[in-house]
Amino acid sequence: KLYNNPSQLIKTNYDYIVIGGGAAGAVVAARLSENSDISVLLVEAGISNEGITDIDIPLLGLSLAPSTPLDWNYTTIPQPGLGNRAIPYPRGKVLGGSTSVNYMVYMRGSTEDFDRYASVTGESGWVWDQMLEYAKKNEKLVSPADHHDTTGEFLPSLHGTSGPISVSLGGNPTPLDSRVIATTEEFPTEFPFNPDTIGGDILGIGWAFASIGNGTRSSSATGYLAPASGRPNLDIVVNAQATKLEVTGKKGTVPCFHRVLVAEKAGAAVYALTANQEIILSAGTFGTPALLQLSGIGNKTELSAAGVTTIIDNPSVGKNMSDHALLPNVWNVDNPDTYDSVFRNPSQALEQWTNNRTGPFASHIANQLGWLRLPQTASIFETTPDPAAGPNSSHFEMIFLNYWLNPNTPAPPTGNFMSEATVLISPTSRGFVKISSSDPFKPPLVNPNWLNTDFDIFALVESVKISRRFFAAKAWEGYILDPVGELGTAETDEEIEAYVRKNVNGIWHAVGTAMMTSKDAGYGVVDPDLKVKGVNGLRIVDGSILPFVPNAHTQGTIYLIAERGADLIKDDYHDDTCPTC
Ligand SMILES: Cc1cc2nc3c(=O)[nH]c(=O)nc-3n(C[C@H](O)[C@H](O)[C@H](O)COP(=O)(O)OP(=O)(O)OC[C@H]3O[C@@H](n4cnc5c(N)ncnc54)[C@H](O)[C@@H]3O)c2cc1C
Repeated sequence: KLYNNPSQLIKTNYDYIVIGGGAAGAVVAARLSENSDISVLLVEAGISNEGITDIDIPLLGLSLAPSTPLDWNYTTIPQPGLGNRAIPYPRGKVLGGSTSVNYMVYMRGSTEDFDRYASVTGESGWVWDQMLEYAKKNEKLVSPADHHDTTGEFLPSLHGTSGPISVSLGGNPTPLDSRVIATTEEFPTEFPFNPDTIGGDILGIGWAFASIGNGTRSSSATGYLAPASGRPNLDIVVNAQATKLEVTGKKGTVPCFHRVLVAEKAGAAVYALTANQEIILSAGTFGTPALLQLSGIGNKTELSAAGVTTIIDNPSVGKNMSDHALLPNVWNVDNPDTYDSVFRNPSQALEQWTNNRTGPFASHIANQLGWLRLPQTASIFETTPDPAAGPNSSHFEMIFLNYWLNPNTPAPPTGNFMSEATVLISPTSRGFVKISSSDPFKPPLVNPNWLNTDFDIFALVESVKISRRFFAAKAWEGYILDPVGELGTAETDEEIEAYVRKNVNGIWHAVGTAMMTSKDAGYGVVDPDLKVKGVNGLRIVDGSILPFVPNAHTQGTIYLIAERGADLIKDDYHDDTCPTC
């Protein structure tokens, strides 16, 4: 049952309480409540997603954040790597979390991402071969909105067909499609074709998948929660922010956290809710470490500066933020069929989508993606070890967009554009999330620390040269008119670096702030079973546990870890009660 406010809850005690109804939290709540003997409460700070049409329309995904009521509206601290710019950093504040406001690109990561998670944590359950089963469990591959023949665009054996999240290939053709593929044929060595961009073998350029079915967004709210919401053992409360976890007792010397305080907003009544078995934190890469810190789990010095009494001194909480950075490259093109005109005058596209869920509004943000490496001979590798997950993983991504995309500069009122957004996939910079006050309604400090290492800036400077080689292919002759701004004038490495630092923005894939490490590691926040180190009763299942940002837009990777996380919790049911607490 869905409750609109914590004051409406009839019960205050459940077997499991899941905090945050985003990508991971929705999976955990839905999977745990499959067992009708188990009572589950899902606590979400944002509003319900139901009835918000803009969430459903795929191409409007670009307009749902930042600076809307569906967004937590964070802003980074000034970023030295970006000329001290402070950037709005969106996070979904609505049922479905960021999967209700994201751009819906659907990926999983490279085989080497998961194998690296397994090797750094010493837990073989995270290897790709095992996680592929969870990937199939999550995915329901469906026909694209235009029902075109998709032969050659993917490898069917690598996909799931009956999972909760609808996934499809591009459902509206663009003038870029044939040109991108022709370029892979002209330059097969530097830009090879990838027959399936989510199959684990990540390198190359191929057709993109999105969490879209029947021309409509598929989120964790629509895919997991809606079908489960009628279960008598699952309660969902929205407009309910968890503000503090409380110690309910001790098992030996180890504190047990079985109580959470929630409130609708600052100054509103506070409700105490208890979990017999576990509280699962799924509040995301910013929300989860902030809640730990507010509850006294974090770096003692930093907690004390924020006015919070330390219960567990763990300096890893909030650290190790690993995030992609996005460089938007834009060109004027000689073609009227770009989405720029659709964004300027959306009425016809809206009518088409309303009538039959087709057309530009049913479209993905991009029909093709590419995952590429710097050459092995690149000079940076003389001083920096290769940070990729392995030799078959990427350093950067190319996203091909049929419109103007530059978060730093609004689209011009006239003209037609194409963008190639390059994403730094294997960053070596690390950032943090840190509360600055004991007030849970004051946002934490968010620092992705973009472009703070030699490797990160080197990779993006080289990516500009690589991008120029890509668009020098014959397929683009007569299509591209000219590059926009300094993309056309920057020649020396110094000039390209200045262009990169001026234009880089985010793509909102931060992970790592409650890092998973091996059971005996002296650092990290959760063990490989996702239990919070040093306490009883708390687990974390969300993007914050990933030690490295994957070769993926992150929702798919997080769906996979949440599917496995739910199984780990189910396996411990009955064993993990905390009788002395
Ligand atoms: C604008 C945008 C575009 C993106 N585009 C893509 C894309 O195209 N493809 C892709 O794969 N990924 C994309 N991502 C990233 C992806 O959506 C996230 O990585 C993923 O959803 C994170 O999952 P999560 O479960 O860790 O957190 P979230 O999905 O963010 O969920 C966290 C939930 O916890 C809630 N919460 C937080 N604190 C509290 C609290 N104290 N009490 C109660 N509830 C709380 C939040 O409101 C939210 O609902 C995008 C993200 C954004 C913001």
